[in-house]
Amino acid sequence: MIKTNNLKVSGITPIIAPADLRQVFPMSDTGREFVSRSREKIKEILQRRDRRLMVVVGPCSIHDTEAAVDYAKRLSALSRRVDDQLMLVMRVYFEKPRTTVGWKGLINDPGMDGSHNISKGLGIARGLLCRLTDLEVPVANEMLDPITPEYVADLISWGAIGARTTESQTHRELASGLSFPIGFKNGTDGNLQIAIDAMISSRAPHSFLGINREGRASIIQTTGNPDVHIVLRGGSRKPNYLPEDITHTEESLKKNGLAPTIMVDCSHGNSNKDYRKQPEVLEQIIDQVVAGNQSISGLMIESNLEEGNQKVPADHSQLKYGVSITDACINWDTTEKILLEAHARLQKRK
Ligand SMILES: C[C@H](OP(=O)(O)O)C(=O)O
Ligand SMILES: [Mn+2]
Repeated sequence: MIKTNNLKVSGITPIIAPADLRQVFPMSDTGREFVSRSREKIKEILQRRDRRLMVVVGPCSIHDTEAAVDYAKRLSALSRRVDDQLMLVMRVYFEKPRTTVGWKGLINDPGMDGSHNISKGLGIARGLLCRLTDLEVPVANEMLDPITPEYVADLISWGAIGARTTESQTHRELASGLSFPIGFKNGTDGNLQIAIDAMISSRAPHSFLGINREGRASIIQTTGNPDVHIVLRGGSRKPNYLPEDITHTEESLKKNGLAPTIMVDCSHGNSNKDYRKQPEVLEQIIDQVVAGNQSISGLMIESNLEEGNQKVPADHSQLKYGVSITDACINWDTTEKILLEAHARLQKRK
């Protein structure tokens, strides 16, 4: 018999259902309250009813859960020192969009060796999110695979749709049903319109295919997500964090009937892919806020325990502790220093 289906598929492996994984790693009642509270605080900041800034700060990607917990404990301590001006939310990115090919993150390949034990990746991810929630550290995720949220989204306080997927209808539909605020990055070429279109689309209700708690293919009907905003991450040609860029973004948002609330990513296109530039980008943004800008509501910083990045060696025991295996990051000491400086400057606001 002539086959016409799955001719390019080499394997299909059923995995644990979302409901079963949630049974293995249940969310505590205090954790549930903490995540709900964190989401509400983020909404207050994004809607500018709370004039603090939210700071999504942490590694470009997570590959070592013990290092992630180490980072989270430091962030929690710093959070208590800056909380009157800055709400710190830890980047806990398990899914990495690649421009072409490369390691796609801890869920897709927890072994960092091409074995793609995704069941194990989902378990490690959910287990870590439970630990961070019990530490009362709010977490931020990039939402990339449309099935993953059913396994982990109950533990997330803020989500990003990345520069490579902001234009994707699948990701706009996904965002329309998520239970937390979503930031849409502008395009890798600096295109703002795709993020504005994504915000308009994801605020509307959608029906699309997904999976239910039992892992069955289902029709997902959403109400639309009102808590969506733009994340300026610069572009291949130029950054977009300067005053004229912020003004242009404010005008574009207003013209499209959207609230002028803006998060600025100090990394990626805004640091021209040089992690060492992040502190000066942050300083420039704080200059604008201290000078009276009302629309800047958030910041993103790529930060890790140690600076720079590293390739994954064949012998994993040679991996350097606390160093990113994707985009290069500033180290913890620099992170603490620049956030304390920003805090001090913001405190002087009238
Ligand atoms: C991959 C992502 O950045 P983007 O290129 O989507 O701005 C991120 O690491 O935050
Ligand atoms: Mn990155």
